Amino acid sequence: MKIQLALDRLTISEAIRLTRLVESDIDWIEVGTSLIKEFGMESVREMKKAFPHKTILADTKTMDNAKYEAEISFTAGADIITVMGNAPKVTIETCIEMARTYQKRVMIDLLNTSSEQLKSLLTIEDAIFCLHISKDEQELSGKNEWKNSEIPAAYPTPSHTIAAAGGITIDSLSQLLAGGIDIAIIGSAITKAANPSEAARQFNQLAKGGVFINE
Ligand SMILES: O=C(CO)[C@H](O)[C@H](O)COP(=O)(O)O
Repeated sequence: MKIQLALDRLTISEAIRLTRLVESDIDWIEVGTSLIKEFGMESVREMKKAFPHKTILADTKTMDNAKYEAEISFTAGADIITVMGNAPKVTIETCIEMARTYQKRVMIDLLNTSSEQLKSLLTIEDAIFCLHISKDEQELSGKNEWKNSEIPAAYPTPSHTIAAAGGITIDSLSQLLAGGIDIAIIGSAITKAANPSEAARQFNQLAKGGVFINE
């Protein structure tokens, strides 16, 4: 399982400093939607410049204007962009076409995506599908558990790459690992930890098949 570090509600320099602390224990770096909204594509450019060998995901959460958003993200250095699963089909297809042109990838965020919409997206074999418990659901609606029953139910097919995001902890990571999730997107549990390097080490150890023992 890969670990994607989600960087949100930070300045660009804080994001770079934090990532340096955990770099060896994470696989992909997510430039969070909040960084993109606050600092624009400069945040993507700066992260790619600081970590040229890492995969950079720009969490654009594209809903419209796909060609424009994909183009500015890929030229800024993003290796992956995100599009919402409940966006118009033409928007999702345009993101996929742009990614193929730039030889990059697309993650489809399944937040609020109906099973019918999901079904219609299953033909896109090269996309990454992301199960998502949103920040507002976590903080305002008290939904912060990854229920076993929801994981397989939302699965496209075993051939698709599946990510999960939203309030992931060491406990839920074991559950997601057992559920066959390929990419765990972890934000606060690392970025807000008292010791981010230690937190990232524990997540990575578990994700790579080791057993985490809380000593
Ligand atoms: O997409 C996001 C917010 O919309 C974040 O990437 C996701 O929620 C992960 O962060 P956290 O672990 O803090 O929930």
